[in-house]
Amino acid sequence: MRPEAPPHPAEAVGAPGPAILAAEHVSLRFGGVRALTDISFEVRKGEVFSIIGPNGAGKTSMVNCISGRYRPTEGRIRFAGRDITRLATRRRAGIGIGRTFQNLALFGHMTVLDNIMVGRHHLLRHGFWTGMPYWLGGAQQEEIRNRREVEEIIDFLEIQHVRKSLAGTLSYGLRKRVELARAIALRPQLILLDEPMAGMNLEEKEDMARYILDLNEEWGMTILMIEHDMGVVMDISHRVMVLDFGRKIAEGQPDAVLADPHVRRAYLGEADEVVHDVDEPAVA
Ligand SMILES: Nc1ncnc2c1ncn2[C@@H]1O[C@H](COP(=O)(O)OP(=O)(O)OP(=O)(O)O)[C@@H](O)[C@H]1O
Repeated sequence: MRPEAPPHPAEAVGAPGPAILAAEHVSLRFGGVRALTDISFEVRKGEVFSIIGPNGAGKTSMVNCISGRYRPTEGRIRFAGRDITRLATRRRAGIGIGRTFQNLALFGHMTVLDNIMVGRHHLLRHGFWTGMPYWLGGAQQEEIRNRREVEEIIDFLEIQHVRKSLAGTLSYGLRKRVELARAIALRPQLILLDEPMAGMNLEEKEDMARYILDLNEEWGMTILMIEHDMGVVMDISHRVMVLDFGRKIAEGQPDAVLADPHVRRAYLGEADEVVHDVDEPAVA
């Protein structure tokens, strides 16, 4: 997918470092539904780590446990050595965890620029009184710095031409890019991407894959991604974890995971259904 065909991320020497994120024996239940059962894994600093699995396997539930939207029924989540299992969702952005959503969550009536600034303003932690000296003294510089950083992100994601457009008027591919821009405006150390390529055409997918790789390689962000497109996952991931029915069935480098018989069974099961669906109308 990358034009100059550098070594596969899994072969790149020395990229990933120590664990930045660790899930330890995480289970999650919704009444009688066991969305996750005893999941443990680590994401290393500097890694592109993907979670794959059939529909309903628990991928989004796992990411929601990391982002704080769901609280595990059992087990722990650690980020940068700190137990964040019970940390409020809104505070996770402040400690360096950013995310995008499976379904777009932009403010459609606001411009692209304002949408990204919303992400950035989470960094301004001042209340009215504590912020008074700040507003009298450094507000202008802070605002200038904010603008500069936002413009850098806009350039990076090549969305200059739509910076004043209302987010709701953009194509789906562009909106996904703006959503990514807003998530990285917080300069997270770890970014959680929930199906970043969903609904995109081939060209948009290639662009998005390149942005994700650049974020990882040039901006040093660790990426945890859920993605259904196996080609993309295999192309850009250092390591992959496979969930099926809420359990971890494999974890490792992309090639090894793809060759794993459990994984093939989980996916071949899905493929059989797809072939069946496609065949039926032709017979009728
Ligand atoms: N808020 C919820 N309330 C009840 N059940 C839920 C909730 N969220 C997820 N589940 C259930 O947990 C299981 C795992 O769902 P989850 O959305 O995490 O899977 P997924 O792998 O992300 O699926 P998909 O690929 O379709 O997005 C499913 O059985 C789902 O119905």
